Parts: sequence; C-alpha cells; structure tokens
Amino acid sequence: MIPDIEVDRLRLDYGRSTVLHDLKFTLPGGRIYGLLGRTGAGKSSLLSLLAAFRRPTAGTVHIGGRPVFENRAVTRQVCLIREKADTVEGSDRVASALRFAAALRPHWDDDYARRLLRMFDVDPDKRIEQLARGQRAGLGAVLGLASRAPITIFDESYLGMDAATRMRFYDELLDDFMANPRTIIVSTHLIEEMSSLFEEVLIIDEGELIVHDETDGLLSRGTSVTGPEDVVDAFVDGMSVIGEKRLGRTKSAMIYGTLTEADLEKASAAGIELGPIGLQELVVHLTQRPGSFE
Ligand SMILES: Nc1ncnc2c1ncn2[C@@H]1O[C@H](COP(=O)(O)OP(=O)(O)OP(=O)(O)O)[C@@H](O)[C@H]1O
Repeated sequence: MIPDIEVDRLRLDYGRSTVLHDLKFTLPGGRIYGLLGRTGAGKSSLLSLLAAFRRPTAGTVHIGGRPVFENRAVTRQVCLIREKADTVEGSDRVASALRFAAALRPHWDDDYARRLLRMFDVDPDKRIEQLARGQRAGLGAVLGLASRAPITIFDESYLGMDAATRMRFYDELLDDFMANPRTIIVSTHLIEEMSSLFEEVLIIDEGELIVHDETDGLLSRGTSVTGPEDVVDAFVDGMSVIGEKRLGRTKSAMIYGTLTEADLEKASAAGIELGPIGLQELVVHLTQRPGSFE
C-alpha cells in the first residue's frame, strides 16, 4: 500500500519572510505529480518539507497518517533528489554513494542501479566531483529510481542532462513507475516535455497553491479564443481571461474556465475559433503577475 501525503496548514518562514502560506492538500499514493511554478515560488521549499529536510514553521506533513518530521521510519520511505547538495556532490566515489543509498533505502535495487549507471554513462569508479554535470544528473536519476522509495521526489535534478538523456530518463521513469508503482513528484520548468508524465499537477505561486488538479481536468479548462478583436472581446466579456495576443486585427484571448454548450454555439455562430492551450502556456498565464499581460 503506497502511503498518502497529507499537508495541512503548512507554513514556512525564512526569517521574516513567509515563503509558503498555509498549504493544504492531499496526494493519494501511487501517482505521478508535477509541481510547477515560477522561479522562487516555493517548490523546493515545499519538497524539502515533504522529505523532512526542514522543520515547518507551522502546520504538518503526514505520510501514511504519521508525521514526517523527525520520524526516521517515515523519512526512509521518502527519497528526495536535488540538483545540488547531499546526494550528487562531494569527493566520494560513485560506488560508495550507491553503497550508502543501499544501506539507507529499504527498497533499494542494486542490479537496477548498475544497469542505470550504464544507461546514464556514469562510471562507478569516478569521484562524484569528477563527473560532468550531466553525469551528476544521471547519478541523481540512478539514486532516485533505484531507491524504489514509496515516495520518490526529483527536484529539477535532471537540468544538467542533454535532451536525449532527459528523454531516456522520462521513459525510464515511466517504465519503472508502471513496474513498481509508487508516488513520484517531479518539480520542473521543462513543462512541455514532461507534461505527458503527470497525472496530477500542482501549481505554486508566491507560496500559495493556486491549482491542484488532474492534468486532463486542468487542460480542459484552458481555451484559446481567436477571431476579430471586437468579436473576441464581446465573447470573453465576463470570463476569466488569463492572457491575450494580438496579430493585426486578429486577437487571441486565453480563457480559464469551463465553456457551456451555449458558449460553444455562440462561438461557432460568431466565427470564433476555439483551441486548446498547452500546459506550459497555461502555467505561464496562470502565474503571470497582474499588469504583465502584453
Ligand atoms: N535557505 C533560504 N534562506 C532564505 N530564503 C530562502 C532560502 N531558500 C529559499 N529561499 C527563498 O524562498 C523563496 C522560495 O524559494 P524556493 O527555492 O523554494 O523556490 P522554487 O520555486 O524552488 O524556485 P526555483 O524554481 O528557482 O528552483 C525564494 O524567494 C527564495 O529566495
């Protein structure tokens, strides 16, 4: 049974500034979650609380009904891989990092780890500090995937990989998730290329959780409305407009919400073109500061 993660009134302050504001959500076990948001939104801070790397200022994180902070039995189930710090830095040899992970992780699969090292072109005899950035990112992928931790978290740890290696990582992540179901949380700015992995999406903006939804549900609420400017303006009047683009006298408005049958008929009668919005564009518009529309 893969444990649920329950976050309740979670707050984190760094000194006088609050970076996470009373977050409340539940992540049922056994899904792949995408954690998205602008730089500085609070994603890494949140992930460090989920993995008990930090103590919350207020509120709680429970995993499988048990508090995570200072609870070794729970934290052993959570593997957080970050681009920097702990796992993928230092003067140890790769092989000794693997031995350490094996001792720490109850579900560690050493044969799988060795296979992944070859896949990501990481030499086990090298010191971690001697690895190229992409190889260090590969080592992060190895440590995360082979941990088989019930809750495995990748915090932008694949940024150093080249495009071909990232694709291999995504394929491997999905294959291993299917074969060994667990909860995987991925924070990323590479939204477009990773969006097909996510079953649910969480969007953090300035420390607030502004969206938590199934990916399909979220995408179904974004629509681009294109046509002559005055016709588009009349159509979107009263709707939640999250972005606008103009090309000559043609205008495209991005709306967020569910269109009714009557809206669809109205659009068709007015000669307006309706289209989907990709996840990346949706996230960009939902997290755009007021006044920053073009
Ligand atoms: N150790 C720290 N001490 C003080 N402030 C911090 C610390 N770590 C992060 N912050 C601040 O907290 C806010 C959230 O940072 P965080 O790293 O969680 O954002 P993020 O969404 O992960 O950003 P990115 O996408 O760039 O990685 C930022 O304003 C950041 O400057």
